[in-house]
Amino acid sequence: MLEATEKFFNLPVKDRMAYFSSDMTKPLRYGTSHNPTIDSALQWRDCMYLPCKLAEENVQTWPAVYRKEALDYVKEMNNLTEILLELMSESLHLAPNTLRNVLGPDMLHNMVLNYYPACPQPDLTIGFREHSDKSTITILLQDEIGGLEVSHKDCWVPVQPLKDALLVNLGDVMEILSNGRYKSIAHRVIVNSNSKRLSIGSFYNVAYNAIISPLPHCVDETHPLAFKKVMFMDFFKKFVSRDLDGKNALDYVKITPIEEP
Ligand SMILES: O=C(O)CCC(=O)C(=O)O
Ligand SMILES: [Fe+2]
Repeated sequence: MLEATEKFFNLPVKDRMAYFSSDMTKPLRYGTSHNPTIDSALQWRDCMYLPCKLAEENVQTWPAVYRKEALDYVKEMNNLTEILLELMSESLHLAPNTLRNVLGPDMLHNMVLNYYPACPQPDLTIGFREHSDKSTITILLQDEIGGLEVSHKDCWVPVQPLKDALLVNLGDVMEILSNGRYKSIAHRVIVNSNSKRLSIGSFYNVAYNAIISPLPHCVDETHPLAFKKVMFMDFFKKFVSRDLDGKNALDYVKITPIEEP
């Protein structure tokens, strides 16, 4: 899949630009940075977004250069996601099919292919600014170059790439559904002057028109309701309509506890 992705980014600019759109809610699009119309500084990154729900039906709209590989990869990621959602439901003491049912028959799966070119002055820029994903889970495949860092105790910790390993990130929607028992992870990508880097994220989500709120089982006296109800599309729009800055989209739905006098 990484080789097929590289072929796409090696296509002539005009072939890649055929997919370009500045509409951040368009599921199939080629782009750069995060949202170039509002980013305070552009990020050293190009990307191609692929809608993977109903992949078999939509495959003809995908760039031909990786159609077959991407379709096979989507099937594998879907199978893995079914297993992960089951295990995560159990770890929250819920029936195994709970999270899968919450994602529902219209579960979204969007894939993003990231390309970070080698950068002559990496200290002056960043590949992907600090953010948390808006997903329930994100499954990430990366090449052997490295550059991804996760936030841990106010430090940036590099994620060493392991051959043939996938990385699973928890996103903001999982933090909301679990009422904060699972925390989404803030992460960023730095670039380097020696080599380009490729990564592929598979983002699993509820449907855009689904209303998300903490699951009743995750709310009790010791874990009071921490998030308001929100339509996923409204939450997603908060993310794409502002500069990337850590987990700030969650502030929009957080319930702030009333301070005791
Ligand atoms: O390139 C990476 O390792 C991470 C990409 C990422 O964070 C994303 O696509 O949301
Ligand atoms: Fe991310």
